Amino acid sequence: MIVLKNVTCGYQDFPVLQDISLQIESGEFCALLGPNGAGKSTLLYTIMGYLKPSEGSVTIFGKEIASVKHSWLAKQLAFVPQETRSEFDHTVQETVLMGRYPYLGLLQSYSSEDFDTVDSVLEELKLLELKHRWLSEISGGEKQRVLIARALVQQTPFILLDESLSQLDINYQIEIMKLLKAIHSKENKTVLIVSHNLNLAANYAERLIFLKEGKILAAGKPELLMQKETLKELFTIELDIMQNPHSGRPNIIYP
Ligand SMILES: Nc1ncnc2c1ncn2[C@@H]1O[C@H](COP(=O)(O)OP(=O)(O)OP(=O)(O)O)[C@@H](O)[C@H]1O
Repeated sequence: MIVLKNVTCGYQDFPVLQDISLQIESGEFCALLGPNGAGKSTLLYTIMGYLKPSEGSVTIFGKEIASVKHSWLAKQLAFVPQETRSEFDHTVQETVLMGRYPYLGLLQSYSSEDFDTVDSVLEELKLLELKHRWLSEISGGEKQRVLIARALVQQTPFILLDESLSQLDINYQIEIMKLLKAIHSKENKTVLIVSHNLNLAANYAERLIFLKEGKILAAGKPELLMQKETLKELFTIELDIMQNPHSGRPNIIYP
């Protein structure tokens, strides 16, 4: 599990997260929600060890993130960033293969098993046809699916996604959430996804975490958190809630 204890963390002299304590249990499916600038990405970067807390601690399976080997961490946590920028262009296959990097031995090259793992995930995400295309020549939504594929081939117990649905059409948004839910149930993978899509988060996640101004406003089951007053506190807008007849979960009705 991942445990944050009294974490204060941010950029230079700007502490975005303030005294955050949070536990993500192994096997949970959580969605992190909150207004723009609340600190959601900063929280993921802190868990990934990209940002060092000025106060408090972050541990994974009881080990301090700051003191573990990068190679060990890469076998525990896979991260799907909002976007990727690279000086060099890569094909879809090369990009997804990078997810197998933590499993390469010294001076070793990718095995046929690595290539097979990549192919099966590409097929699952309906990307096989794009396998030899350059990243610079595919759409934003296709690129997001490639980044998700890279995280899946990393075969880690934890997967963290930063607004990874934002450029997907509604069909793929639902498909990716279903896929995450399936691997979460089948492989007991822990999923933490940042999303601005309240309804999808409420339909698929088991726990919602509401972040506002660098602090946890509330965390709990969608049925508890998707309430008019709590959402007003989070987003400063009055939203009507109804039970979704398909998922049985509370959903907002767009005004
Ligand atoms: N590299 C940086 N240097 C300084 N401040 C930053 C940096 N990145 C983000 N911030 C600031 O930190 C705060 C939190 O940003 P963060 O990206 O974590 O928010 P977020 O909740 O993910 O927002 P969004 O929903 O808009 O993606 C914002 O005020 C932002 O301007």
